[in-house]
Amino acid sequence: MPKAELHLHIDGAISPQMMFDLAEKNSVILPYKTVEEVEAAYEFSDLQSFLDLYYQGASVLQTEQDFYDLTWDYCLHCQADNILHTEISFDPQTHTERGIAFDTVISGTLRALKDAEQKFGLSYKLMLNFLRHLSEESAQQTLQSALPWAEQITSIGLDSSELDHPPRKFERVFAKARAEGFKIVAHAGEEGPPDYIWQAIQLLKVDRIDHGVRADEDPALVEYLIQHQIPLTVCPLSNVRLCVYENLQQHNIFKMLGQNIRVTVNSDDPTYFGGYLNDNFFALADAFPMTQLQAIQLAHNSFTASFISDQQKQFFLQKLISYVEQFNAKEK
Ligand SMILES: Nc1ncnc2[nH]cnc12
Ligand SMILES: [Zn+2]
Repeated sequence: MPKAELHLHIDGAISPQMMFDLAEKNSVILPYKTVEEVEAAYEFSDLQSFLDLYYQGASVLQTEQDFYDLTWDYCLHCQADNILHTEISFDPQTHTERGIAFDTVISGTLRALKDAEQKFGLSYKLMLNFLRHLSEESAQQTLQSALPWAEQITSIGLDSSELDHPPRKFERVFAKARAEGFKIVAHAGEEGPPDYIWQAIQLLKVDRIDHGVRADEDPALVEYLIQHQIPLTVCPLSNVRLCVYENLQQHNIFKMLGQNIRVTVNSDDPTYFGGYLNDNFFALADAFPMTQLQAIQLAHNSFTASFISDQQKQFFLQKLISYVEQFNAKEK
């Protein structure tokens, strides 16, 4: 199906092979001897055990061309998976903390996105995430570095270690980001309690929640998400790999979809969690009796929850409708 992806960390799309190649090129020492050893290390017990590896993996990225190559590789996967629009996240602090310039990171990333737009019509938006394990001051500095690039950045988000780093820690910097005209997103309710989702809504005033699966534990919050149609960008394979759920059958995505919460399917960190966006859809179809209507609703939500204009939404939704009509005509 034609669809959008709204929750994708570009550093989480580095293949083990690219990690090795860049490590060699940039003389970075990794604690693995082979690609197989890297893959074998991808056994996580929780979010933090993943993040430790993820930041280590990101350390191989150094030049503008490295960020270009990483982003270009992901764009090719968008083309393969029929993703018409993507909203990718980048975490500048992962790189500025080790001396890479903000401009190096964003230039390479944007150059690849622009090439993909020109070469195969990929539509994109860029989201800058603050790392929540770092200080408010560091987030403020990052926002300052982003302002010259404000035209190219649509939204500001919040990611990294959720537990013990509640949204309230960043209330002031998000107020500034809102005043600058950015859309606001935050990871909340991935590992953290429903209260963190309330904080993201009430203090950060988010337009969208990344993950949000623990909303399910609070009926008043569920009601609020339905009433206000605040989208949740759910990442099924990620949630299983990070032990939020023991297996996919236990995932609440279809329960929430049935309640009319605006949920979407996303890959989060595809090379770490065993699949890109289509792999997430296929895994859901294996674990659940997913109906065609549910699949269409998820793809529909991916466009309506995006930050594109209403006119662009209508354009993409029409493509989705045409696709389904043709598919069903062939099946008859
Ligand atoms: N799933 C996730 N949760 C929080 N921070 C992240 N950074 C990359 N992936 C993440
Ligand atoms: Zn994420």
